Amino acid sequence: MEEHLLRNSSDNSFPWVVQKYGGTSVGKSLDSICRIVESYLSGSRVALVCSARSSHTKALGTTNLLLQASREALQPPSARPTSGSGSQTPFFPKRVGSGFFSEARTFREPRESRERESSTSTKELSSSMISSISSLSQLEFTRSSSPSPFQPSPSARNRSPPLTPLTPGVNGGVDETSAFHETVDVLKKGHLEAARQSLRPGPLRDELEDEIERDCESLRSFLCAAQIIDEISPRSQDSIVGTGERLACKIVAAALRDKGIDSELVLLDNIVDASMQALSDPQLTSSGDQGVAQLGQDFYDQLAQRLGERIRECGTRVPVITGYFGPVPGSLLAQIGRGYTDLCAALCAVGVQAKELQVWKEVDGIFTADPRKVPTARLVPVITPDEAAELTYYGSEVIHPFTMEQVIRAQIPIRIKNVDHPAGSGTIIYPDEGFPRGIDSSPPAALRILEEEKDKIEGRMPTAVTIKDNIIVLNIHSNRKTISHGFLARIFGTLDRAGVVVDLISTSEVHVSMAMQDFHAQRRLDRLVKDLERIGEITVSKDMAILSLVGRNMRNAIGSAGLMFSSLAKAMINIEMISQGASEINISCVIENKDAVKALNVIHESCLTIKPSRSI
Ligand SMILES: Nc1ncnc2c1ncn2[C@@H]1O[C@H](COP(=O)(O)OP(=O)(O)O)[C@@H](O)[C@H]1O
Ligand SMILES: N[C@@H](CC(=O)OP(=O)(O)O)C(=O)O
Repeated sequence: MEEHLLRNSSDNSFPWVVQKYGGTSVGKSLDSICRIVESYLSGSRVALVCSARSSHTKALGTTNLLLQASREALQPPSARPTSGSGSQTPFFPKRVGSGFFSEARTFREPRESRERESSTSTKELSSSMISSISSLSQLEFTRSSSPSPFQPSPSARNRSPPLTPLTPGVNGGVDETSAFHETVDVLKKGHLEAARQSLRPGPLRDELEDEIERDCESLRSFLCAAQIIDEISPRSQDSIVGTGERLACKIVAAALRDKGIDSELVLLDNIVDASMQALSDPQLTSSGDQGVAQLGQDFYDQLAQRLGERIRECGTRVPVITGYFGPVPGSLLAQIGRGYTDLCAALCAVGVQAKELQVWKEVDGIFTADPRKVPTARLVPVITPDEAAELTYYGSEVIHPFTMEQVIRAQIPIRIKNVDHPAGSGTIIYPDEGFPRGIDSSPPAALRILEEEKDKIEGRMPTAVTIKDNIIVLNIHSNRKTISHGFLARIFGTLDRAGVVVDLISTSEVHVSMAMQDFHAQRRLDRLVKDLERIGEITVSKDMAILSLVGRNMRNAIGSAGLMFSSLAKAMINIEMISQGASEINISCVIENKDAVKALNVIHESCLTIKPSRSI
């Protein structure tokens, strides 16, 4: 049976294609993913990088649930709901070899025995469990006699760290009613259902289900431990979030195998080791205790090289790589932020010198506006990295901004494609001036489309319009105890200490308005306002949105801003704040959230709809 499995070619002249699958694609279109991989295997070698599952939207996806569970674990008992929550009790799987999975990682036990274990009281958690905090990020499969997607290829096996067992003990500090138990249950249920829907009944599916149970219970134990010590460090938070990609990749690797494609699960929890921690750039370390060294290009170069080596270790098996690659110095979420799997895929593409990085989504590519909100939105065939980055920063989560620099440095084109419409040409992200000088191997397909589109691109002013919602505006009016430069310095110092990112800012000598993402915790906002009140009088406007018109052709265009603002005025949409200039390719303003979708459609109609006689 093994011989009939489809594999990557062993011929090194076959080009690599790195395919990144987003959370909604993994959550909703697993069958399509398998078919796409199969279709590429005849002409190239394929490596997959996957995000955590989202069965509806990213907002309701696994990563958000994991972050929610972390918050819930730290909630004081008084803030918790009093009603009982599902199965609050963790169980501690014993590991006995079953043949398909590695011995060290497998637990197959009679159901009664599992139920007995699951009745172990949470009060019996031991300090050894707390010490297992670090082990969540270190779990990896080791050898077994039968190959499975979950076992690393031989050359990668000796890297597997020993597994720290989770052992029940005695502890009185765990609250069995904490809401995170319910959140973990929701995650487990969703992944088990996905496994059952995607794989045929049989040993592979059974073992996948056990893996899911096991990972979810490790997560539960981890959260229990965090609750006891009443702290989740940024590094621990990363490990918690990494569970999402771990679970998703197990399902994808197993589904590929079930459909006859020889796959290998690649966990990246150890890809960044101590030697690489030193590669963050000390010059950019911000002052003060909270400063974290920034990740420099040396770090990314080394990581790309390691990822390339790890992919090649899979031999002819198709690597299914977790887009999670923590722990990185200063934490993955703090340094890279959400959407980190795009960057991981980019570095994989650089590591194997792929001919193309494909980012597979649930849309045909990048549109002139979010197609869910603007029915007349059109596909943009070619877009520059700057434009794609602006769109992502301002609400259209197209691609993580750090991704593009890495692949473009390595002269690799990025193509955004639709899992449900693989025949479409998608959107190519392609630098305005082509790839960096000295490279004569620009991708012919990208160039062809660029040439065909040239007239249209030049005739069209902006490229897309986007909205970022859930915004607040903080207005600060100086108390005039300092002159202007001191005023701004104190504001920025306060924001830096609070770790707040400002999306838009507009200033006069005594007045500053700043638009930023609303805070999860009202307490954090209250604290920030209190600190800023030492500098001036503060007012806060809530329920706002940032509307941004993006386009490289606006750099030299006269009238884009005029058309944008007059169109909003005609539609009776009030503008709270305006900002143009920080980026020559972006004009932004803040409006009320309730007007967001209307504004998108108004601007799309007035600035982005091709009308033969229109000139901007
Ligand atoms: N300008 C845009 N072009 C394309 N998609 C956009 C745009 N603005 C917002 N979106 C939304 O971004 C989402 C991206 O696709 P999706 O597959 O959900 O992402 P992910 O890869 O993170 O799972 C789509 O749901 C789409 O509605
Ligand atoms: N799952 C992570 C990483 C990611 O890249 O997600 P996506 O590919 O769905 O944007 C997040 O939600 O941020």
